[in-house]
Amino acid sequence: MRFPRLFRNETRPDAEGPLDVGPQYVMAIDQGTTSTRAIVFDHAGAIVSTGQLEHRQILPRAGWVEHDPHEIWANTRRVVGEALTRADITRLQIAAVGITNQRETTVVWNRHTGEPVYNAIVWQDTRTQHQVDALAADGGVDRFQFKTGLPLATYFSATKIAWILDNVEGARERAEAGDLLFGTTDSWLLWHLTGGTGGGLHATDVTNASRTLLMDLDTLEWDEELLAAFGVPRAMMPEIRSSSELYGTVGGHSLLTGVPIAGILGDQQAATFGQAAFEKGESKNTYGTGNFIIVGTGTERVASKHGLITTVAYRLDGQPPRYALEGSIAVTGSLVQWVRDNLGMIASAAEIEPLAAAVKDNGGAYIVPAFSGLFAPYWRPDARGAVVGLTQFVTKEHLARAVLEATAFQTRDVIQAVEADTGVTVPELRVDGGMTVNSLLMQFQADMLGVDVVRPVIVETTALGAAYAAGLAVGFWSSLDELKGQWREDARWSPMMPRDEAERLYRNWRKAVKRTLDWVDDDVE
Ligand SMILES: Nc1ncnc2c1ncn2[C@@H]1O[C@H](COP(=O)(O)OP(=O)(O)O)[C@@H](O)[C@H]1O
Ligand SMILES: O=P(O)(O)OC[C@H](O)CO
Repeated sequence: MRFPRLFRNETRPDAEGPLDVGPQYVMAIDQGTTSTRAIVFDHAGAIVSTGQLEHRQILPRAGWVEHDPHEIWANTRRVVGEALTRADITRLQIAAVGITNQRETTVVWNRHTGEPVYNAIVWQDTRTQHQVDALAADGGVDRFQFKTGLPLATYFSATKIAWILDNVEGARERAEAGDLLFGTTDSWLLWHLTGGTGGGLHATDVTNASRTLLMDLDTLEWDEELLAAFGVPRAMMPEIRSSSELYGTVGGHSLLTGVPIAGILGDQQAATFGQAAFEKGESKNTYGTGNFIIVGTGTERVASKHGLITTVAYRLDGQPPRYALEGSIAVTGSLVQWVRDNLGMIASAAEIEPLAAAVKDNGGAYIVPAFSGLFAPYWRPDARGAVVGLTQFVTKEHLARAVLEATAFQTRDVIQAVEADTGVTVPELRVDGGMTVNSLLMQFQADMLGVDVVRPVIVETTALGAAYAAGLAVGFWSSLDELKGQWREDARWSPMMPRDEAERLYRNWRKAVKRTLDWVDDDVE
């Protein structure tokens, strides 16, 4: 097999052979909320092979969501093996590994034994609402927004770390003594891959750090005032690095030994990078467990007045950070899973589309999936889910349609906030993620927004973005312009619904959202 240009990876002397048979691939490890994937990409950015394994969603109580960090690490090793086997290649053909991950999800482990002191507390987990309320009582939910770009919410890592330190016996003392480490799942995997208890690297990238409520968006460092406010000892925090640089090489005796780890991005920032949306004003919407809309604001950080988060989009080694506004929606694809697993209305996620297509509209029914309260642009922890507009006429087919429409309505809520914050109309929406195979949803999305919805050939943009970041750092790819040239359109949906009809449906959605507010009186349910 020949590649468009010769590549010699200077960080891999062990891998050097004749110039045209040097490492020809980059691997991305995508540690997501529901599964972990390893994907091998070639130089054209095409997928060569994939390994994927789901992990358990541990739900000990209403509002609590945990993962087993050991299971995630074990699954990572297995999917790496699967991807290499399916591609019929070895580590010597891998130029670099990039890591991307579910953000905010919090792991605290013992640096001497590698043992987590508690399960990972997942981003969707709302157990820390009391701490959030107590902190908000003094200065409001926007108390730390200027420094961090984030509202005070259970979503981000800070109160999750504090909860572990306060609820696991002896954890706070051990953390203060420097025996415990904190990391999002990128750090957990990086530490293991680079040697674990035998000297593993304890680091994260700036995009992940920007989701903790503990990093100053200007200095890009942990902030003493924030650490003190949340009661998090400095000693347990990872080093903050750029998103694309040589962090270290895979240690020990594993399938990837000696391969450089050269890219880390939180999964939504990775998807933006994989969509080649590098510039100010460029955006993407990822439809996965939740939906995450990101629009770049360049080197300028913009403070939202309409319920969006200010976040770091990416930082290349030695360059200034690029910032973004983000609209995070907690429940979209997971509503489809809920209909499958909790209601048994469908046997697979794919079945929702033919079921919804059996009727021409929602029959007047609206579902607002405020399972963890409402995230952007509302930030209402007191909301809970509701089905409204029910009459005897409504069937399960109408409800299936309402499930899909909820994703499109929530996206419109956020796009309106983006336009209000930036003063710029989003001209078309670049989409990716598991739900974008659903044409009925994509068409309804175009109808709801009144603009085209465009899907690229590679919808695994999250993994692709991590691969791009790693490949750039080792010279596998030469520039952002080269990566931009690799973006290819696969499908496009244009608005077909009359505008007045779209507006009528959206008005009903806004009414439905109002019905979900003020539901939780006391946040311990
Ligand atoms: N055909 C489909 N129609 C609607 N939703 C779907 C379809 N296929 C998958 N999904 C939803 O997409 C989500 C999976 O997307 P994915 O991008 O893999 O998510 P994540 O990266 O968050 O784990 C699931 O929540 C699933 O319910
Ligand atoms: O793992 P995903 O794709 O559901 O993404 C989760 C987000 O990073 C949470 O902020």
